[in-house]
Amino acid sequence: MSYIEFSDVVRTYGEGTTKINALDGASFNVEKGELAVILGASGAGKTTALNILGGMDSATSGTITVDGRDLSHASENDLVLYRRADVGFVFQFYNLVPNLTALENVELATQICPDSLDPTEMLEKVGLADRLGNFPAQLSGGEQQRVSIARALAKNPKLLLCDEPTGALDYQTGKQILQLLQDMSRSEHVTVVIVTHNAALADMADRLIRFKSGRVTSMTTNESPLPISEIEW
Ligand SMILES: Nc1ncnc2c1ncn2[C@@H]1O[C@H](COP(=O)(O)OP(=O)(O)OP(=O)(O)O)[C@@H](O)[C@H]1O
Repeated sequence: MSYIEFSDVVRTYGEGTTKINALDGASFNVEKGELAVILGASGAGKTTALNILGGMDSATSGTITVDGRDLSHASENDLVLYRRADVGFVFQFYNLVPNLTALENVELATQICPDSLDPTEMLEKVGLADRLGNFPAQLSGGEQQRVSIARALAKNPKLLLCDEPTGALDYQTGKQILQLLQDMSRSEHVTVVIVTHNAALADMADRLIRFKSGRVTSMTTNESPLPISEIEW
């Protein structure tokens, strides 16, 4: 059994004439410790899949298991614990609390986790040792995204879910953030799933999953993914 098993998942929104299948029988799997990239055009269902994997949304039908845990039949209480302890999230817009410092933003997340890591150490790992006391408004977009990655990783998650993590960043800063995510997946042995519409990111992935119209059109593994510095777009 794979670490992530996403099997024949349908997610329907709306009813009657407004009914839409955001996912329409999507199936894929990811092994433990892999960095997987989910690639697809706007509206392909990528974010819906990520939200279901993160326990923030539920499938209309199909089964989803993560590390042997069946999310499709989990109680709301189980999903709360899963979101708190097992999953780290990185979003396009960093969602930091504006009146808390970088350190306090990371500390806040660790307070609801049983096995959290040291917030200061995590901020050091993402290269922000000298910015612990800064508020989000005093940090660049790339630095704010680093804080959000430190916040996600400080939970000591088994799974890191990233939705267009470089969508709001310039080219060079975006590359640095992707390098950080690739490095973290290697050094912290965390399973990482990145959702993007940027086809160039295909080469950085251990596993590439292509989405189209709510379905997976291909899934390939890559024995030698490229470091981000060697990828141009
Ligand atoms: N809560 C919702 N209610 C109604 N429709 C929704 C909802 N969430 C998503 N959809 C629809 O489902 C489809 C898939 O959306 P989703 O956000 O998963 O795609 P995506 O591949 O992540 O796109 P993007 O790259 O633009 O974010 C879209 O047509 C979207 O409008």
